[in-house]
This record gives sequence, structure tokens and C-alpha cells, in this order.
Amino acid sequence: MILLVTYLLSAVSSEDPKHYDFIIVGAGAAGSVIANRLSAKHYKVLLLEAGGPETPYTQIPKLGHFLYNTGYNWGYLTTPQKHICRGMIDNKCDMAAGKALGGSTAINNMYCTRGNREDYNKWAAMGNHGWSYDDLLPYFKKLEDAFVKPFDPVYRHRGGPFHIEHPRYWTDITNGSLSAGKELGFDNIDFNAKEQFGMGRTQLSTKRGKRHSTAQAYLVPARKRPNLVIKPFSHVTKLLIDSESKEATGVEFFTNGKLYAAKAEKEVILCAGAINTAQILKLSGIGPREELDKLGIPVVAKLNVGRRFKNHVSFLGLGLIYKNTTLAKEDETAEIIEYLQKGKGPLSVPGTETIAYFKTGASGHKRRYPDIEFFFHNENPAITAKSFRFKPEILESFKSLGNKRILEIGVMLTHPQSTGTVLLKDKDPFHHPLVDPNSLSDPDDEDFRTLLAGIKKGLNFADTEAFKKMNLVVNKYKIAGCEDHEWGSDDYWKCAIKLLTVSVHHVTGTARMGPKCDKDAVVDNKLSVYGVEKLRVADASVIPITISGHTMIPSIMIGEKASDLILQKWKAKGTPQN
Ligand SMILES: Cc1cc2nc3c(=O)[nH]c(=O)nc-3n(C[C@H](O)[C@H](O)[C@H](O)COP(=O)(O)OP(=O)(O)OC[C@H]3O[C@@H](n4cnc5c(N)ncnc54)[C@H](O)[C@@H]3O)c2cc1C
Repeated sequence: MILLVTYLLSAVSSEDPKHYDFIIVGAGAAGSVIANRLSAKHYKVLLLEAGGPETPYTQIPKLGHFLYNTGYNWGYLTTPQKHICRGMIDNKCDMAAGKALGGSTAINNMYCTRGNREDYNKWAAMGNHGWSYDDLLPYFKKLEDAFVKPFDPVYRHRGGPFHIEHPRYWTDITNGSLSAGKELGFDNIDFNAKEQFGMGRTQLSTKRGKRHSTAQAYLVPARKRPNLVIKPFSHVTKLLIDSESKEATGVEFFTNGKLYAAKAEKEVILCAGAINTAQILKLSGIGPREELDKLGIPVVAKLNVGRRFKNHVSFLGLGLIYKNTTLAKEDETAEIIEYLQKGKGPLSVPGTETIAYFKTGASGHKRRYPDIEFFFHNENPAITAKSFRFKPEILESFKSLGNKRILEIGVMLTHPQSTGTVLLKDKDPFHHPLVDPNSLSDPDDEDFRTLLAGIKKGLNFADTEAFKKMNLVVNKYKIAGCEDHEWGSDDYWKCAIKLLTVSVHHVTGTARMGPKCDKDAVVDNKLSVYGVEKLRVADASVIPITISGHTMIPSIMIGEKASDLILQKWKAKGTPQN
């Protein structure tokens, strides 16, 4: 409230220097990349970020979960959900989004996956020329400094800014799950190379055991350039758009209790993440007419912003217990010393050791196009659940796991059919928008059936020789609220899915890329916003069809591709770039 009052009372001051070539909103996965690439070519660049810098403790991988409850997270909650998150307080999902230099890469789980070749071929086939997998492979390679095995130089690269490595700490889960997977027909692969369908060791955005955000990778090396101004704690409240020419001329932003305006000679590039980008566009008059009219926001461009929200969800209720093994009492001092001295040990990893991609019979996709991702996680939910907003009775049933050692198999739906929305709550730029993922709501129930088929496939792992040798048995505790159903029956899973399916924070599609004939398209294949000049969106919002995997690497790739599109345009206009 105090923030709003100060904001309303503020007179707009001008920024010094008054004019930049480019203004970038948001220093996250994509925005950091673009700030680096454009300022390398001597353009005057202003990068505005609502959050602050990282600290040594945000860089410790194991502490990722604890960042959810800090100012590094925008702290969004969804509207109450019918089909997921029913085990969370008020039936609302946590919808985390990073608020820091580095954006969500400063708080995320650091798992690096590109998705499937077919994902991008679909983008291109819907009319997004230049976005097929073959078009994008050079950008996936350019971004990375990959220390992975096997290393196929056709697909992987060393020498890019973003450091990728295998976990520097692992348990018997790594070899055990790979062997179990082999028994079930999962080939052992690098899922970021030629073939994605199969199973491999996790790849992390860490560097010698420390989180390597895009701020570390792209901003730290560029921060001393005199032509790059990075302003943390600067909240962009709206875009400045000339009502006659429909040109974006700059932005208004709020910092240190004052409202400022900054002007861009060439372009404004919106990289605020899929929720905030939708909010900023709408506050600036770019959105569905009826929604803007209702709030009295003058319409600049009538576009379906925030209407094609997609998000990955994951079921958290499939655990295998190590028979007769309890969690060893941790020697925390030794762990801290090992981490500080060598960047190794349990503190250097978020916990997932292997990842597998699989197709169930429940979805209508092509052969070998995964509808499920499994992640094999070394974690006892009795411990981690505390950082989620579970209802007390759910936390209580997790407690039955006591200090048993658990292997959790996360089951993530890669291509949800259900679509949600991001709507403005009101005109206040500091209020959270209304986020309704509407997950598992598709009329054919394909999402639910696919998730259920995934859980059943996951259970097969318990029958493998490899897992039997590890003394693993399925954890058959009944989650609170589902006690009336027979454990393992479809009715039981139906009940458990509602309670224990949560967001994995891979929001996409709110400013979808598509050809003009696509009624939900907000940007074209050059990422320019339809109907507004000198304005692009370059972040996860533009992803038009879901990714068969996590969304950080695709978002960084979008930053790399956007940088090239922008540089090409201004080079063609004869602007010197060196
Ligand atoms: C908790 C969590 C775990 C995740 N785990 C993984 C994972 O393991 N692997 C993976 O691949 N993906 C993961 N993701 C998803 C991935 O991090 C995101 O998809 C990706 O970072 C999106 O990139 P982006 O550039 O669109 O947005 P972001 O990286 O979120 O960056 C947006 C930036 O814009 C800033 N911003 C927003 N509004 C404003 C404003 N008004 N003014 C100024 N600045 C603003 C934000 O503060 C933020 O810094 C996770 C995400 C979260 C939140």
C-alpha cells in the first residue's frame, strides 16, 4: 500500500542519460543474454530489473528451496485450483518466479534440458519461420560451456558463457536408476544431443558446484562496459507508447521511491518472464479489448495476451523406500567444509540424479515424442515438503516417512492440453495478476490420463532387478484425504493426483509467437509485437508450443536468437556495430 501511494504521488523524472538505444526489461534467463550481446556491439543499453543481486548463499544449490520464501521470489499464488494443488493451503499452487539479477535462474533447480527436436519443428510448422530445431541448434550450442559425458560435438559445445556440468555429488540412485531404466527399455543417452528419448544423468547450471545463473554467465563479464547500465531494484510500471505512431518510445519505472521515465531510440525489449510480461503489456494497453475496457485502460493493440498460458505440472506422490535404511545423520560441518573447499558434496546439488523421457499410450503424440518426464530424486518429502505450502494434514502424512531414506520419482506432464490465463487484477502495477493455470482441465481428460499412465509406468521401476538389489520398495502410505480408496486403484491415484500435483514453474505462451493468422499470436517470428513498432518480447512468454523438458535453456536460447534478430535488423539499417 505504501508502495502504491508513493508511486501515485511520484512525478516522473527523466533518466540520465535520457536516451538509450535499447531498453531491456528484466534481467532473467533471456534478458541477461540480450543485455550482454547488444552492449558487446557498443549500443547504449539500459537493463532494468525489479530484483536485486545474488548473494553467496543464493549460489548454494541445495538451498534453492529456501529461496522460495524470500524476496528472491515474486511469490505468486494461483487462483484456487480444481484439479491440482488441492493439498496446498486454499487449494492454491505456488507459482514461483525469480526476482533477481539472473531472474528465475537465480532461484531455480538448475536442471538443463533443451527439449525435443520435434518441439521446435512444430513451432516452425505453425508458421514461425527460422525456429526449427536445425535453425536453433547453433544457438543452443552458442550459449553453453558443457562439461558432459558423452560429448557429441555435433550437438554440444565448450566455450560459451553458460556452464553446464553433471552433479558433483551423487548416490547409488544414479547407477541404480540407469540400470533399472535399461531393464525397462530406456537407453542411456545425453538427452540434450541427438536423441532425447531415453534416460541420462542430470545436467546442471552449476560451475564447480556453485549455481551459475545468467547473471553470472552474461552480466558479470559485461558489467564494466560503459555503454551498459544495469539498474537493479527498478520495477517497470508500464511501457511508453506514442498513441499516434504506435511506437514504443521507452518505459516508466519505479526505483528508490521515485518514478522515472527512460527513452529508447531503437527498441524496447520485454523480458520480464511469462507472468510479468503479460501484466506489463496489458497495463500498457496491449491485450484483449474486453479485459482492458473493464479496467479503463486505453487499448493500443488488441491482442490475446495472457490467454494461452501453459505450465508443466508434476506429481509428487510416487516414492520408493529403502528397506531397512534410515537417513544417515548428516555431519553438517563436514559437508560445509567439503563444499567450501572443493565445491562438492550434498550442498552442491539440488537432488535429482537422473532424468528420463517416455511416451505413454494415453496421448496422441508421435512415437518417441515424450509426454512424460521422470526425475529420480534423492530426497525425503518429510523434509522438503516443509518449504511448500502443504495443508497441515498433508504434512502430517508425510511425517509417517520419518527419517526413512526415499527415492522419489517425479512424474512431469510435458505437453499439457489444458490452457490457463494471466489476467489483470486491477491497474496497480504492484499488485499480483490473477494466475489461473487451470491444469488437468482439458475436456478429453488427456492430461489426467497421461499423468496416470506415467505414474503406472513409474511403478514398474520397483519391479526391476536393479531396484530390488537396492532394497527399494514402493511406499504405500495413503495420503491424507485418500484413505477411503484402495491404495494403487485408479480412484486412489485420481484422489492423490488432485492433492499432490504441483506447478514446476515452467510458465510459457502468454505472449505467444505465431503468424498473423493465428488469433492468439502476440509476436511474429522476429519477436516483434503485432501492431506496435519498436517493441519486442523475448522470454518464455513467446514459446508457442510446450517444451518436452524444462524451460531455462530454451529461454536462454530465445535470448541468443533475439539478440541476433535485433543486431541483424540494425546492421541492415546501417548502424555501425563495433
Ligand atoms: C523455482 C523455479 C524452479 C525452476 N526450475 C527449473 C529447472 O530446474 N530447469 C529449467 O530449465 N527451468 C526451471 N525453471 C524455469 C526457468 O527458470 C524459467 O522458465 C526461465 O528462467 C524463464 O526465463 P525468462 O527470461 O522468461 O524469465 P525469468 O528468468 O523469470 O526473468 C524475468 C526477469 O524479469 C524481472 N521482472 C519482472 N517484472 C519486472 C518489472 N515489472 N520490472 C523490472 N523487472 C521485472 C524479474 O524479476 C526477473 O528477473 C524454474 C523456475 C522456477 C521459478
